[in-house]
Amino acid sequence: MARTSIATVCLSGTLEDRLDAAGAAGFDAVEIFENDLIAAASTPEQIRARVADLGLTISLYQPFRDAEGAPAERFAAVRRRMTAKLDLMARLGADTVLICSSVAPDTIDDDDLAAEQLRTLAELADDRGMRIAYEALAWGRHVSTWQRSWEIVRRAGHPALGLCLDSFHVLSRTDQYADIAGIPGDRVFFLQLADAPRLSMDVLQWSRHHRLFPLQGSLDLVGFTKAVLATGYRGPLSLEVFNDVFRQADPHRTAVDARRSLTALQDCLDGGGFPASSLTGLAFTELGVDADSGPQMEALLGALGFTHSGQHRSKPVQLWEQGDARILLNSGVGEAAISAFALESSDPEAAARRAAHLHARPLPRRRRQREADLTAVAAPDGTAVFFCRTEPVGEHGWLDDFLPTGEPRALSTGITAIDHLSLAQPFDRYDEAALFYRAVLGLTDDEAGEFAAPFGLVRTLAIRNADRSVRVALSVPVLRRGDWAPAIPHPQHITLATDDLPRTAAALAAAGMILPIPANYYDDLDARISAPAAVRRLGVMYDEDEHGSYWQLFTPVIGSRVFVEVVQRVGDYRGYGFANDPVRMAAHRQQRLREEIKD
Ligand SMILES: O=C(O)c1ccc(O)c(O)c1
Ligand SMILES: [Mg+2]
Repeated sequence: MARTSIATVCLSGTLEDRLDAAGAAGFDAVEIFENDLIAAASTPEQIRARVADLGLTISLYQPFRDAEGAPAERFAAVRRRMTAKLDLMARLGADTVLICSSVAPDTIDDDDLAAEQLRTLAELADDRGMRIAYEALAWGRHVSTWQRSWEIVRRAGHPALGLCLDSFHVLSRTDQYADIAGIPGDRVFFLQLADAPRLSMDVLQWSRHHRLFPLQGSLDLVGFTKAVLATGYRGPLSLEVFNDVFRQADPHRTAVDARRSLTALQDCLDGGGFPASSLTGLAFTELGVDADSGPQMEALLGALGFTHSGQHRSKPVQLWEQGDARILLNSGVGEAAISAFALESSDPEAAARRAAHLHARPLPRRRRQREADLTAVAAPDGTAVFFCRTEPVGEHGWLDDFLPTGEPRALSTGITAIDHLSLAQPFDRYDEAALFYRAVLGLTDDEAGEFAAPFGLVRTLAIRNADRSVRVALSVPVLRRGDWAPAIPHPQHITLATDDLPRTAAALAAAGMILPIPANYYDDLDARISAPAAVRRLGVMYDEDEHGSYWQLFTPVIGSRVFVEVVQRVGDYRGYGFANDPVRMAAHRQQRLREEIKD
């Protein structure tokens, strides 16, 4: 396993806070960012001691700017500055400094001059047993590609001068990175890793605000890292992520997220992709209910044709069932929201081991005698995720934790299973969540979207297992919530699958539990596609793709945090009806306003 390293710029707080967080998360090394050091109260010797106490080493000191291609007068000052920084590094116990390619307007466009000047600086470093890693910034004045930085390093021909390869600078500009594998490994001094979402914007802004940890974005970190390792490079894998959210977040939490990304990346390097998921379905979903929302949720489930079939042996938890859809109502955990879900796995112990290996936060087990031993970890938003087998009653599975109520089976309204869960994510946890669902649970991206909701732009990402028996739709506001938006602008929801939507709709309508959809929606639908007449008649929303169609109906929000959607997939429709979300959100807003008037 390669050594792991993280740049202090990835984290927030004082330099000391950042070092502590990196150490606690189990990194081997840190890149010290110059600005963080300059602002630190500790002396370089104190920082060196703290780094050692934390079990860390300093992998890199950076950045050193505007060095190569300088006019002669300015180069004298560059030499002076480098001498001072090398002396500082000696005090810190750092042996490699990063020079990033010049952006200064007076930089001379001449590879031989750049090589000669870098050789001069490398001699200064070499005198102290130190080395220089040269990095092409994607926005460098003249040197902005890895090919050109390599050409200059090659021409300089000094053993104390090598390359720094940074995945962001390479992959933000080109998919042509395969030739990196041909660079001799001893000429690559450092490897920096950052992912990012694909955005079409100025590359400097993209880099300084939107970098992500590996596997949180959409750059090919696996392919890139493989190419660099193919050179024979054996230095650390070092994270260098400039991100507006991480700069404001608890550094300890960010450091664990960062560490998880490197473990996951290493797994992908070893295996050629994420290890296959053992998940085979959704065993149950648990909603937290209180004195108000509990009876409302019971009434809704009753109207939908669920049976209250079991009562937990030791906890205030009801089991409601219809077909393979199982919903637990837990009145011991607070207001209505999705508090937990359980994933069925062909090997729950292996799924739990994988989660622990990827630094997922384990949740304490509160098991009584004779109760099933379910392992749970916390998803980034705090939702408990269980791994289990659903054994038939009497086989010591989780179902045996529930005593039968003896209530007769209700008449089915066509509900067959839980189709998917829609989990609104806290703004500050979204990227962490994407990595959690991909790496810890082994799910793959399905469909991504962005739309204008009543309280701001919302981004969605649906993710699933191979046979679509586990599907989760994550959503997140594009900006942090403003003052005007309600406290919970985007409730979570459970989407149930029905094989008889008209029957489910009739049952919900009889109970007065269907969310009304505005006529404008149907007029637009008619104008765009010739949707079946039943869509308007039933008051449902509709979508279609090349495989089939999707019929959706919604309940009002129960309490303030959760509602239920019922869908019928006709043919082999693959999507989630994201295009309908803004209209549905506005309809929920209308419903709340009507209720406020009633109150
Ligand atoms: O944004 C920058 O200036 C900057 C500095 C140093 C780096 O290693 C880098 O990748 C970017
Ligand atoms: Mg870099």
